[in-house]
Amino acid sequence: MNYLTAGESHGPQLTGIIEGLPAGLTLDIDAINAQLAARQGGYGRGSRQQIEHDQVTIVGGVRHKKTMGSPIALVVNNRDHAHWGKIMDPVAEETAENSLRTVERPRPGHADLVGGMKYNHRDLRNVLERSSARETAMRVAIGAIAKQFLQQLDIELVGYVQQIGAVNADSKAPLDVQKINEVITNNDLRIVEPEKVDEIHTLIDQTKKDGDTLGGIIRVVATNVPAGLGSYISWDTKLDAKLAGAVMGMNAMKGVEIGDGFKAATSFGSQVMDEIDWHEGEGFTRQSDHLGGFEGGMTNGMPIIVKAAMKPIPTLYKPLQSVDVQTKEVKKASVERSDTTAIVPASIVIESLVAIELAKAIMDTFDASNMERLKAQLKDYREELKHY
Ligand SMILES: Cc1cc2nc3c(=O)[nH]c(=O)nc-3n(C[C@H](O)[C@H](O)[C@H](O)COP(=O)(O)O)c2cc1C
Ligand SMILES: C=C(O[C@@H]1CC(C(=O)O)=C[C@@H](OP(=O)(O)O)[C@H]1O)C(=O)O
Repeated sequence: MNYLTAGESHGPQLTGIIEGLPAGLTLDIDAINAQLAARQGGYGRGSRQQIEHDQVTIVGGVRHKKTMGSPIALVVNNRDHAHWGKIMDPVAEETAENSLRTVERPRPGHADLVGGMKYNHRDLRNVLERSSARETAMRVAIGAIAKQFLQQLDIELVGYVQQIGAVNADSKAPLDVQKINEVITNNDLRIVEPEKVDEIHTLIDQTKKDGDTLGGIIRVVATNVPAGLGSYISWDTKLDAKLAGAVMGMNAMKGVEIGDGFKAATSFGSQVMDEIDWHEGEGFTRQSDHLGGFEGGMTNGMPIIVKAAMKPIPTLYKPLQSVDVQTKEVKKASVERSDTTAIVPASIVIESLVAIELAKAIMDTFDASNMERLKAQLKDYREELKHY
């Protein structure tokens, strides 16, 4: 399976094409829209989300809610385009009127300056528009389909917020996807310790007043993933590497950990390796999951644990120093309407990206032409492993 997205933040729409999904996968459109709505939510978002009401439109590859094996084409409209019609018109000639709202004072931490230097754009809006995380709405729509594919194979996963700024709200780091879901859907921070909500709201409110921004840490747990996805044979077949790549491919990510991650480096081997058990009828299991479900680049049957570190949002309402790309004068950086923190939507995006990589790994391992055949193969494979 592969996918491609196109579209700018204030352009007419986001477009996505997925190829390689099996025929016969039943899609729940409401569930895709629920994921899109979840990505729009979260405390600390800017006013853009009051304009958008993201809904997917499927324009290819699906008939009567079932995939046909052909490429799937998706659209999510940008309602805000109504306010940017002239400035973001794909085909009108450039005029003084429709090139208003140029960006010339690059924001430190955003793609503005280097994007301008690389592509020789003098109006950095040409960079801002595509580097904006608006594009992640389409990745979430695609990830929602991958998530449904996994659910139909009895694999569950969830992404949630472990830490915002310096406040940790995940002292127990649970592994039960259903229980995590029950708690996080009841608060606007997607945290598992709701008693921390007030403290974090106060932190976000104060940060906003200060014209500053926040990052945080996201944790994804995936359960009932069969052992043996990915391979130790070559570096580019290792599934943990692909997961890390997908997470780093997301806007504002600065670190990825699998399992105990960096903490493992400061522990003794006896504290990190997951000791092996065997039970009649169940096969091999582990006593712990420090390695986050991976050995040798392969899933080992334990829950997959991926953590992502998100840097604070680069656009500051109290802007940092920049230099005008036209005049070379020292100026304050541009300010575009912006989020104070986007850790909550980011948790949905990271969940989606992990879902996509796991779905891909399954499609690479088994014949993925038809969903029923794939289900039968996976069932046989799970059975075979129990008797290894
Ligand atoms: C869901 C989400 C929302 C974001 N919102 C904003 C925002 O409102 N303002 C901003 O400056 N950056 C925002 N970012 C971060 C930028 O998109 C990101 O920092 C930028 O594309 C530069 O890429 P890099 O941080 O990966 O180097 C957001 C990121 C995500 C994931
Ligand atoms: C539009 C979204 O996020 C945007 C991501 C973003 C950025 O620089 O990444 C900047 C802001 O864009 P705008 O100034 O157009 O409001 C965010 O709102 C979204 O998540 O749907």
